[in-house]
Amino acid sequence: MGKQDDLKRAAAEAAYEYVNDGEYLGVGTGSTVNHFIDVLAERKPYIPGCVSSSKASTERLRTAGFDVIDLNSAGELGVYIDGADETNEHLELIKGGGGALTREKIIASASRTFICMVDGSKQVDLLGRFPLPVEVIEMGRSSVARALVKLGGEPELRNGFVSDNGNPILDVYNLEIMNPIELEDTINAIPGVVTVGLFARRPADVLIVAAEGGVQTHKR
Ligand SMILES: O=C(CO)[C@H](O)[C@H](O)COP(=O)(O)O
Repeated sequence: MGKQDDLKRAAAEAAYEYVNDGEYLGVGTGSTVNHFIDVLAERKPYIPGCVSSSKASTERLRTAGFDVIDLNSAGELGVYIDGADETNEHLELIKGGGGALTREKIIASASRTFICMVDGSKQVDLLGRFPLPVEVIEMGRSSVARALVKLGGEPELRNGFVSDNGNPILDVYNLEIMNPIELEDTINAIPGVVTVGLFARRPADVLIVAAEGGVQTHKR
């Protein structure tokens, strides 16, 4: 394992402390979450069902021996554990580098506690260095892109990619996100937008940051 992987694994181990035996668990998507699923597989807590944010995580969870259930059957979740692409000091996030942003936002909003795991490289003062993912309806791809240009961004179609919901994603470069809540609302209001990968209205509740010096936990 490389250094980055060691940090992701350390963050995943710290996140495991929030898993409640006997409770449904929300599980996100990405390489950090893959480490978290490995930790689950090793420690084998009793989880009656996981709600997963992607086909990839569903497959990995099932292979590890966990049941994956529909969010509609699970109802409100206690804990949701996921990674992020960028985070600021208010625990606001950019997510969607793995393309699972819509399901991630739904699960985060249906969960009492959202635990986010990152390595230190993802902490920024101002969100927007990472291109902001926007999932769109195919028919509105160009009109949404023009609206995003008017907001000062440079949208690029994620080539050869469709989300698990069958939609394309625009990655928006060069946005300086001074007011994440305002921008989240503005982009969500563009006709054709399914979800913007800004998690400001629903930030993380707990942020676990693994860096060279150790693991730190921040709470809102
Ligand atoms: O939002 C996500 C997927 O849609 C991921 O949480 C995000 O991309 C971070 O991934 P990784 O843990 O691989 O760095």
